Order: sequence, then C-alpha cells, then structure tokens
Amino acid sequence: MLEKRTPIPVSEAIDKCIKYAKQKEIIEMNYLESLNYVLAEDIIATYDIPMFNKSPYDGFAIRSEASAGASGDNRVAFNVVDHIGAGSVSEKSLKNNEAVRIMTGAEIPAGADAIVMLEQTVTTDEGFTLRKPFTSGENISFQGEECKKGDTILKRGTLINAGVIAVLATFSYATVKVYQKPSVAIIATGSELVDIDEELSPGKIRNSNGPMIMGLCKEMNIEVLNYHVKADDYETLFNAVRNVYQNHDIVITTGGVSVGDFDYMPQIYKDLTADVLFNKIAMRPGSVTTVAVKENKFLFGLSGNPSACYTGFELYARPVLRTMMGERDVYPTFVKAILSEDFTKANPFTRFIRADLDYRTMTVKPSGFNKSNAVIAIATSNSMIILPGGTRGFVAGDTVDVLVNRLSPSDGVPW
Ligand SMILES: Nc1nc2c(c(=O)[nH]1)N[C@H]1C(S)=C(S)[C@@H](COP(=O)(O)OP(=O)(O)OC[C@H]3O[C@@H](n4cnc5c(N)ncnc54)[C@H](O)[C@@H]3O)O[C@H]1N2
Ligand code: MOO
Ligand SMILES: [Mg+2]
Repeated sequence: MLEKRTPIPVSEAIDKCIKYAKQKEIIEMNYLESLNYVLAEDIIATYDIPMFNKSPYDGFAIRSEASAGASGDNRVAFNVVDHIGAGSVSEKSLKNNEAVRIMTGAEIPAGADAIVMLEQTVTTDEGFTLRKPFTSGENISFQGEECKKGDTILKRGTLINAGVIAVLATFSYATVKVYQKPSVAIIATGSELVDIDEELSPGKIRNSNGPMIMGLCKEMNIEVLNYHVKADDYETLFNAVRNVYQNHDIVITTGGVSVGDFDYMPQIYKDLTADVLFNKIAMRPGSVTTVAVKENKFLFGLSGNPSACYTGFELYARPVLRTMMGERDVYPTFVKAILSEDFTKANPFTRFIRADLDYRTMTVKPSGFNKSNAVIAIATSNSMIILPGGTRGFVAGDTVDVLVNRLSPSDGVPW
C-alpha cells in the first residue's frame, strides 16, 4: 500500500532543520583566509580609532586663535616651521602664528588645534596667508571618534566579508577564531542520469542537479565531494549513502524521494534507522523534499526535478549549513515587492516561483518557464516569489513576499 505522507508548513520544516543543526568546532586561522567563514569570537577594539588626532586634509596645522579676525581685507599670515606627511610626527610645538605643513593622515602637532586646507591659503615667502578665522577643533579627525579601545566592534556569529577583514587588519587580529565549515557530499541518483563526459543515449538525461548543488555550496566557500551518479538500484544506493555519511556532516542526494517504484530513498532512511524530520512539505515545487538526521549528520533528500531540488536547497539545506558554520541569522532574506505580471494559477500549497526582482522599482515577475522540471529559470532568476497556500488569482499590482538570493548589477547609475 502507498505510504501516506502528511505535509507540514514550510516554516515548521525550516525550524525542525535548524533545531537539529549543531555548530561545528572552533578553529583559529589566518585572517586573510577567513573570508566567508563566521566569527567564533567577538572582535574587540584593541585601540582607539583614530589612534591619534590627525589631519583629514592636505594643508597646514595652526593654532586657531592666531586666525582670529582674518578676512578678505585682513589676511592673516603664518610662518611654516615644519613639513610632515602621514607616518611622520612633528617635533615642533606651535607658538603664535607658526604653522606646520601637514598631509592627510599625519598626527596633529603639539599646540595646533585646527587644519587649513591647501586650497584655503595663498603662498608667501615665509608660509601662507588665510582669509577666514578657524575654530578650535576645526578640520580635525579626533582620536577615538570612530570607536574606543575595548568597544565590541563585531559579534560572534557574523559572516566574514571584506569589511570584516578590514576590521581584523585594523585591530591586529592576524589570526581569528572561526567555526569550521561542514563537509558536504553530493550523490545524484537516477538510472536516467549521465555525467557530462558520458554519451547520451535514448531515455537518458544530463545530471544537472549534482553540479548545481556543488555550485551552491562553493558559493558559500564550502568544500563538497561530488560522487558519481548512482543508478536507481537499492543495494548500490544504500551502500553509497551509508559509506558516505560516515565521512561527511551532510549528505545531499537528489532524486528518488517520491513514491515511484524506483524511488528508494525513503526505504534507505528507514534501513539506516535515521530520524526522518519530514517527508512532505506544503510547498511546490519540492513537496517531497525529505530531511533525515542520523548521529548529528544530515541527510537531505532533495527532489530530482531541478527547480524543486534548487528550492529544497535554498529553504532547508542553506539554513542548516549556515547554522553549522556558526552564523547567527540563518533564515532566508525576503522583501515585499509588487507583481508586474498576473499569476492566476491556484496555489494549493505555498508556491515558490523562480523570479526576476527589479531592485530599483521593487517589482517582480516569474523568470520564464517555471515548472518543477525547469532548469533555465534557476540560472536567470535572482529571487523567488512566494505565494501562500490556499490562494489563487494574483494579478499585476498585488504585493507579494520575495525571497532574495542574488544581487544583479544594473545597466547604469543615475548619480
Ligand atoms: N504519483 C506521484 N508522482 C509524483 C509525485 C507525487 O506526489 N505522486 N510527486 C511529483 C513531484 S512534485 C516531484 S518533484 C517528483 C519528485 O521525484 P523524485 O524526487 O523521486 O525524483 P526522481 O523521480 O528521481 O526524478 C524526478 C525528475 O527529475 C529528473 N532528475 C532526477 N535527477 C536529476 C538530476 N540529477 N539532474 C537533472 N534532472 C534530474 C528525473 O529525470 C525526473 O524527470 O515526483 C513527482 N511524481
Ligand atoms: O513538489 Mo514537486 O516537488 O512539484 O516539484
Ligand atoms: Mg521519483
């Protein structure tokens, strides 16, 4: 008899996955290698930034009181007594109308309390004249104005981007504590599949899911082992999954999770005595996506249909990967946008549509042919429209939720 599956809501399925996901161990690594890892320690300011009062301009350091009363008719003259660039410190202590010629980034000399830009001066034999009074502190970048020593700058759980690398460099974190990345194995299943270097014969198709999942993991800087495709043969598949899961944190299979005569994954989870978290989700595509856990390892049974496979990865595998690699916020990013096309089909389950989101106008439309078996829309889309289950008849102008996953460049800028 056919097994009866009970669909659960998408949010419940995501929460179940996250609940079982455990952070990987903490390792220390060279900060330059840490891009796309996640901070396993708070980053604390080891100095005030700026570290010293400095000039934000190429110009002259003066005592502001010496500029009192300056105007176009009463230019005030200064004598230049020293000349420094960034990295040098003046030994001079300014008196009266003395000035130091100073370049951007150099420390403000003793006695000086304002900076005059080069463009605001007229050169003389002894130095320069200026035509306006300066106030104390004018044009000075003050020590500690960005942050103070001891401030918490970044929290544990932050994904390391290039800005974080800049912060690590600023505060001398030559090594940084991060979470290890999970290791992932991919097994594409299906007797119809042939890899890219094998001959296509009648009834066969190319394996696109395996390479796609590999790409999705690599985008997150996660190492993946892509196994050869496996035929729909129970013994072969069972042995492959059993062997592979012992060496990886996550095994992602594609295909063979539905109710077909050659869909062996449900039986394999049973025979491995893995805990099946769910095997039916109230979503389309990807309703048969199955997730099982065994000894803290995840088995993702993604659907064989490419768009369903992709959707299953984005909704369930990605938050688990993010949790394992230590990220604090792991749910997908979503925004509201306005449909620019009708979508009148009924949505018995929550529907995910590969879509083009225009970030400037926040309008969105399906990205071409969009059935569960579509592959091209995965490449052309930058987002997914989400239509709640039990609805129908969406029309242009309706506001919808949109899951955002790629930013696309635009064809020009208005500023
Ligand atoms: N009687 C029912 N039949 C089906 C149901 C159902 O509820 N009752 N669900 C349908 C839905 S929805 C989906 S989605 C698929 C899921 O099927 P499986 O996950 O078991 O996947 P397969 O049967 O192995 O393959 C489905 C489809 O995808 C192609 N495929 C598989 N692997 C790849 C790959 N690596 N690269 C590219 N394409 C792949 C495969 O050739 C099939 O065409 O079940 C429906 N049926
Ligand atoms: O639910 Mo199937 O997964 O439509 O594509
Ligand atoms: Mg099937």
